[in-house]
Amino acid sequence: MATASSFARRLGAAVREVSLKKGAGGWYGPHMAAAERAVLERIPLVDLVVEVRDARIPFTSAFESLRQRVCSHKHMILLNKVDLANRSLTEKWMKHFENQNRLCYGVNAHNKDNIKELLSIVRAKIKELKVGESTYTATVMLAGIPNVGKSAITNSMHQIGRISAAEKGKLKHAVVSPQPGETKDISSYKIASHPNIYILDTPGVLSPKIADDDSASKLALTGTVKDSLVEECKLARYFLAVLNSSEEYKHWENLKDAVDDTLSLNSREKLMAGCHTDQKRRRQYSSDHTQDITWLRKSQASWLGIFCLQLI
Ligand SMILES: Nc1nc2c(ncn2[C@@H]2O[C@H](COP(=O)(O)OP(=O)(O)OP(=O)(O)O)[C@@H](O)[C@H]2O)c(=O)[nH]1
Repeated sequence: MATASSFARRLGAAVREVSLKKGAGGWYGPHMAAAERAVLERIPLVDLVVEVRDARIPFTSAFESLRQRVCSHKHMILLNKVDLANRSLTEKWMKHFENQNRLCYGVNAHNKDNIKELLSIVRAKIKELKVGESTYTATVMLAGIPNVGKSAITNSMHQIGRISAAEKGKLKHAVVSPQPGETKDISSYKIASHPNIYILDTPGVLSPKIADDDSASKLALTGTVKDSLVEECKLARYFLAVLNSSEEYKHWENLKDAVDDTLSLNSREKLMAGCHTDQKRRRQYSSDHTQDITWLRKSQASWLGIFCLQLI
């Protein structure tokens, strides 16, 4: 019987094969090369670089070329999507990065308290970096591979950050999407006043040289490359193999109960009504899909987006 690792190899090989395909068939075209250059060129110009990683794959989701260019004192690692990851492993990873002299914090971009805490960590770090300067404006760059949640974090920090009422009235919105590669340009958003702190949201960058099939399969499963670039059945097989080999398959039971409850209230119609309400709600709040559990693949969320799994 095929194991998770054999499915991972097949999926990973498919992902690596498409990496350098030209046009819509691949992901690393001239646009991504230009984005990578623009991000790397900004490193010396910003005060702090926050490398956003996916908490489910804290090692594999590294932005390698950035890591090699930014010095440790102005490099922070932010593990996002902690709500989808294994909590105790996330804590271990945070300690691991701190031991490497990197400031590290774990967040759920959609959690207000997490974002408030992140804002105070960033403010304190900037204060430390600017010690001796009485007035200043600081810039923080969020960078990382596609779909790790940079724009979602940007929006939350911009909305929750301490800025004037007039500025709150003119809030900007970064595009948040379950599809990777939606952010096309570098944009600035204010997150604090006195001193002024701005955050730069940047396009996701994924090197075409993925180390091995195993890493490539993890990236595909967590939504770093578009599902349509690899055969979706390969993704589905790997996803189910991972699920079967972990305790997480028990979630299927809960899901079944939830659907049974709905059906026992008489009704396929109710199920359909729920679906319509859900779609209406999505139209209203188009920025956040991966929180939804009930309508599994309808939102195009990544395969792992709906389960709490850790792949490393
Ligand atoms: N569950 C969960 N979903 C999240 C979190 N952060 C972001 N997301 C979702 O992940 C998806 C990608 O988020 P984006 O903010 O668009 O990611 P990005 O890094 O800006 O993507 P690119 O444009 O490819 O660079 C969206 O569906 C978000 O709603 C989080 O902390 N938890």
